[in-house]
Amino acid sequence: MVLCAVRQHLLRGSRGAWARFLQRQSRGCVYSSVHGFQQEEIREKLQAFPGGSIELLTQESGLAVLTINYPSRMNAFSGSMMVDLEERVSQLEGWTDGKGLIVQGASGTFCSGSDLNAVRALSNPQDGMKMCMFMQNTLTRLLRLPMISVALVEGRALGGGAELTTACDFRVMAPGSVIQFVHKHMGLVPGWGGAARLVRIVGSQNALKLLGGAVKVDPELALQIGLAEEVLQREGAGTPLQRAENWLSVYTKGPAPVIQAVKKVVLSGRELPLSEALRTEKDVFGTVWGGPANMQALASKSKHR
Ligand SMILES: CC[C@@H](C(=O)O)C(=O)SCCNC(=O)CCNC(=O)[C@H](O)C(C)(C)COP(=O)(O)OP(=O)(O)OC[C@H]1O[C@@H](n2cnc3c(N)ncnc32)[C@H](O)[C@@H]1OP(=O)(O)O
Repeated sequence: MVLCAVRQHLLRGSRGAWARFLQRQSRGCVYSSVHGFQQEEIREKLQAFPGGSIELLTQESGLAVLTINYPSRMNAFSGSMMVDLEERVSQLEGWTDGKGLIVQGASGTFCSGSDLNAVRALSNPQDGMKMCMFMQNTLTRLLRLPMISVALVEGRALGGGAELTTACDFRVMAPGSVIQFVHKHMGLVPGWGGAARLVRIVGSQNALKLLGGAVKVDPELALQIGLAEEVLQREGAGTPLQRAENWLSVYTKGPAPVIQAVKKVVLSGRELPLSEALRTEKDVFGTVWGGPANMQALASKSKHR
């Protein structure tokens, strides 16, 4: 609760319209102390399961790359990586020049979900719920970042890894890659918010099939049901990351405040009831109307007459 309140205070000061949106959306977090969630308590518990890392590269282009890095475990999320991810999301929330984000896995595969060793150690209901709330808070904040995000799926995105792909605005897939919600095979359902987001991406009937059947979603099926936007063909120029950056750059070309405003108005349209979404759109519009990019565009157009 403290962290969410602090973030809320900071955002209110610096970006009023966006802060009001987060305020309307439960402070940017889903869970707080009123839900029995103590962020620092679960952080300490998760830190007890070390291994791997979450790397973040922010670039002058305004595109950041977040890498899930635990190749010896197929990029499974250790407990400390869950804490790392929350810290990287906090960094991105403070990145005022950010326009786009690519989430990828190291060594040519995306992520094989929770580290099963940590899962076994956290298997009691209380700890499981706390890990679930921690990851739901983090992935909700990831999806709400005021930048356009894309999951670059190579190899396999399994379980929590599949859920992580749904916490990005888009998914692009390499040939031969697979997104699979394997939870049923674990006697589980998604716990990191993946089911709620999947329904909003592919619809409830496709979501039921993917979860009920633990379907291996290849790029062709992903395109067909709207889970992926693009298949990065092998003959494409450059590495899969370069091709993903090229894809994303089409939608992030322009001043950061304008691109951030685009994400904010779409996000509020997606999450808020119509009247609130309209009010948020008005607020965000007010942050760019008469702004540097708007004035420059007007000046250039007046020259053309
Ligand atoms: C909310 C969801 C969340 C949760 O409930 O907490 C979850 O995500 S539960 C976990 C869901 N994920 C899985 O069930 C995937 C488990 N892994 C696999 O099925 C396979 O490893 C693979 C990913 C399909 C790859 O298979 P393969 O190519 O045959 O390689 P290996 O199986 O030999 O794996 C190499 C190496 O990596 C270790 N590994 C892989 N995944 C995990 C994982 N999720 N947790 C811990 N370790 C993992 C695997 O044990 C191998 O290590 P070594 O045995 O030491 O070589």
